[in-house]
Amino acid sequence: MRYLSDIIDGLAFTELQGSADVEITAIAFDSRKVIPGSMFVAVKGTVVDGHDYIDQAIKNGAIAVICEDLPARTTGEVDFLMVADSAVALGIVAANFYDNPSQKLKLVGVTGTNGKTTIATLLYQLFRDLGYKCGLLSTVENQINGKVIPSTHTTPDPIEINKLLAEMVDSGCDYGFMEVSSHAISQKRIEHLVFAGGVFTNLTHDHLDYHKTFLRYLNAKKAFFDGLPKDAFALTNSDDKNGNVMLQNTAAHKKSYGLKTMADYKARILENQFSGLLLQIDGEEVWFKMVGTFNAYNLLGVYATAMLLEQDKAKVLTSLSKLTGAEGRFEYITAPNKVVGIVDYAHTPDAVQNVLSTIHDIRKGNEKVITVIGCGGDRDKTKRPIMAKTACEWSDKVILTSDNPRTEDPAQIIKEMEEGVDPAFKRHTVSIIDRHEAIKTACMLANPGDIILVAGKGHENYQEINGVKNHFDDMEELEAQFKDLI
Ligand SMILES: CC(=O)N[C@H]1[C@@H](OP(=O)(O)OP(=O)(O)OC[C@H]2O[C@@H](n3ccc(=O)[nH]c3=O)[C@H](O)[C@@H]2O)O[C@H](CO)[C@@H](O)[C@@H]1O[C@H](C)C(=O)N[C@@H](C)C(=O)N[C@H](CCC(=O)O)C(=O)O
Ligand SMILES: Nc1ncnc2c1ncn2[C@@H]1O[C@H](COP(=O)(O)OP(=O)(O)OP(=O)(O)O)[C@@H](O)[C@H]1O
Ligand SMILES: N[C@H](CCC[C@H](N)C(=O)O)C(=O)O
Ligand SMILES: [Mg+2]
Repeated sequence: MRYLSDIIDGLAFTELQGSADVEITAIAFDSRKVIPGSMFVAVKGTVVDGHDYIDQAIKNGAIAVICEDLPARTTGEVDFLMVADSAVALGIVAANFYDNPSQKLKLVGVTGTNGKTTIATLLYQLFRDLGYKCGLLSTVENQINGKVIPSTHTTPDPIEINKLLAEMVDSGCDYGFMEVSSHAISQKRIEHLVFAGGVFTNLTHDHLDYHKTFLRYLNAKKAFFDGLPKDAFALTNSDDKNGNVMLQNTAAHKKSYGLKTMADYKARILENQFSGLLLQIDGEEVWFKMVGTFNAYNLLGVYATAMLLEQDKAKVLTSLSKLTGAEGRFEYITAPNKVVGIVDYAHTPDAVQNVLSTIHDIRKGNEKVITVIGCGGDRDKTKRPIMAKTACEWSDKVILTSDNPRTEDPAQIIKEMEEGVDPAFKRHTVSIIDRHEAIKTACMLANPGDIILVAGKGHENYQEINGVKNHFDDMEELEAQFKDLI
């Protein structure tokens, strides 16, 4: 229970109708979740306008409303606060309602197109191994000291973020590691959070359905660093074309990591095999269990973050060398007849290229690479032909299939992918809508030693079709087929 006056601390409002001296039981931005005594924040969304649900929120028991436009009729029994930006206001009131938990632990945010889950998860695993109590907010799952809390988003809404951070604080956490998606930044989900540091991974093609242009996507990511306080660190990947741009206007301490260019934290790949990476990292030679050049970047980013958080170098490297990262990222199994299956969450052109070039670099002979890949529905359509093209360029055979069709026709998504296939490669490509059949076909086509990459869904244990999530697990599918490959 909190007083309205406490909850609106720091909120710039242009008008208050009513008294700030009322008790608020909960905050909600969805009228359907309003409980009696709540404050309802009306946010203009991408589909509907929350202002249209103010009446419903009041019917459900809201006693205070934050909005950008006052309704035509207001009732004296409900407090109304007018603000310029309700999404920003939501971040402020959510943080205040939970007593600003981000200020009570060291919160590190990770942003970029690919690698966020991997870096945030490795940081969480590393810091737990170093003996700290920690929390994690990630695409795969949220965790507080080992307790798993299912996640619905890469970065949850402001109420959920602050609620989870408050639970971390109550559980004695010293650190919180979270992914910061570009959607979250532009929708102000991270407003009013106090970060101890921010990490940039890379910026490549994704989410242009939402941001429309690459520049707007870039600026959304950059806004995270622009908002960091001056006592935080801002760590960037200096090998990424936009690495320096990200930190251009930050007040935080600027630090960098890289394999190729000048950087504060440097590493060199000495060996890159299926069993792992040998890196010379900050002058030390260390074996890691993670595979591929992109993971050299992730490991270096994690190492640099740990150094910026003043951890002991030897302990960090020893612990990091044991870690395997997040579920569904370059996970592999071998069939009795030595066919290798890899499940990876590559769902952007760059990730597909990275994972396939890694497979290419580390395969021993001329084993065939068979890729099973689809693209998500209700997501960036422009990446579809590029992902298919990239898959074809780096594979011997490609099976185009469904990812999460969501509300789209899967056959149409596949058609859009087919447009990226070079005519000369067409005969090495087959389209199979049913993902189960697609994986089965890949297994039937594989000879001993061949490598099957099943890309795009990683840890996801469902396939979303028209709002229904049906159980589907790429690794389970491979395991079932592999039993018979003798
Ligand atoms: C496109 C998008 O990002 N949408 C997010 C956004 O919802 P929205 O703006 O579409 O909401 P809306 O449906 O237009 O509704 C507007 C407002 O009216 C309210 N409302 C609506 C109906 C009603 O009956 N009553 C009511 O009060 C809603 O609660 C909302 O406040 O704000 C919601 C609350 O934070 C999010 O749950 C929702 O995520 C949707 C479900 C989603 O799928 N988002 C994906 C694309 C996403 O965010 N992905 C990123 C990861 C991307 C990546 O890097 O890979 C993520 O962070 O997960
Ligand atoms: N540093 C990296 N650079 C490029 N590609 C990477 C990197 N790290 C991981 N990948 C590729 O991207 C995929 C997704 O990785 P990860 O889940 O860590 O990214 P993410 O940024 O969390 O993605 P999302 O936007 O869905 O949350 C991996 O399965 C791998 O194929
Ligand atoms: N966080 C990403 C996940 C994409 C995963 C892929 N399997 C898909 O459904 O497109 C998104 O929401 O765009
Ligand atoms: Mg993620």
